[in-house]
Amino acid sequence: MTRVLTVNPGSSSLKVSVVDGGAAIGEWSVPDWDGLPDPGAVEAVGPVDAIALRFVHGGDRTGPVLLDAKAEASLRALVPLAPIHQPRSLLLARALRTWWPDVPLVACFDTSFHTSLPAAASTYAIPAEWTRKYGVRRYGFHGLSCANALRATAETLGRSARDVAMICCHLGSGVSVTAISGGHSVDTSMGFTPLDGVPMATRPGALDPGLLLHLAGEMPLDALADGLNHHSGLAGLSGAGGDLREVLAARAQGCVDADLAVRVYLHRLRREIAAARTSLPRLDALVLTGGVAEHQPGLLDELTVGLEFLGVAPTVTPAREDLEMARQTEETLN
Ligand SMILES: Nc1ncnc2c1ncn2[C@@H]1O[C@H](COP(=O)(O)OP(=O)(O)O)[C@@H](O)[C@H]1O
Ligand SMILES: CC(=O)OP(=O)(O)O
Ligand SMILES: [Mg+2]
Repeated sequence: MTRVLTVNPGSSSLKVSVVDGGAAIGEWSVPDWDGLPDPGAVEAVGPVDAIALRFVHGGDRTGPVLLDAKAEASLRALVPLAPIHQPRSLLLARALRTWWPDVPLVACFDTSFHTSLPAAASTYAIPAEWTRKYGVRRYGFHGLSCANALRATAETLGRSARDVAMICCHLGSGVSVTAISGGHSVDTSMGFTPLDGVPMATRPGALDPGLLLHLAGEMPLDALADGLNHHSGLAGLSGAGGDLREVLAARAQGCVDADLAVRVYLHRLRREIAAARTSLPRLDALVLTGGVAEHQPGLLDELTVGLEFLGVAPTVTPAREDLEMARQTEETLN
């Protein structure tokens, strides 16, 4: 049995845990995550056999890799495709290696779970020559969360993962909706980058490419990139920040911008959920996971109004990306 330190830099928090025998025996969450985890607190739990570090973007990698200098350099090249997340993972890789130089460090990727996407779902309708020349595709993200939700759902239903048709909505600071069938991702709302799909805490979700062309003519590209990554979504609409707790509090106090932000968020989320259903042969489960799913039951009630036609009641599963990372790391090292 391997004891694994898992490190998960999300866009609004850094989550750290020590997993032993499939269960977390120590957990820390650093909300303002410019801080790094306290190595002393981790060491107090006892020595670990391996470290699993979440990277949002792994390119075409179908599974985890031992993070050596070569792998790190190729992950650095993906920074422009995940500018909120990838630099943080790289920064953490350096810190973790300094603190625990003798412990194997394994990179686990959000994108791996989606490498199974059928071509119809992964291909952009742009000139085929661009696709070949620039190597673009829909990658999809939150795959560690999807893999964990699939495993948990299969267990609840008493079936093998291959026999589950489900929709996984990851509702955290980032948001995505994934259709899963035959044990694989068959469609997902995030694409080439984690900006796509449903509006999020600070990201807009899908936009008309024509709007981007228009905005690119109105402002410098770096200002556009900054606005889309850090100042859009719930934060941009509400003016009350991107944390749904703050947006819902502002709405409760009568803020019309916050009210609109929530309505846009729910509208677009319902659309993605309904679209995901069309990629599935049937629907066994609608699974909601991530911080919002776990802590905002009132909002989930609002979300499901209009989704009754799906014929299943939504269920909430904790986003234990750490358990999935520990599993993957054990497999890699064995
Ligand atoms: N204890 C809590 N109470 C209410 N809402 C919470 C709580 N924890 C997280 N959330 C909600 O979850 C969101 C963050 O989700 P999380 O999955 O932790 O994000 P990430 O992993 O992207 O950093 C926040 O916007 C917040 O609204
Ligand atoms: C991919 C992504 O958006 O991740 P997170 O929700 O952790 O920010
Ligand atoms: Mg997260």
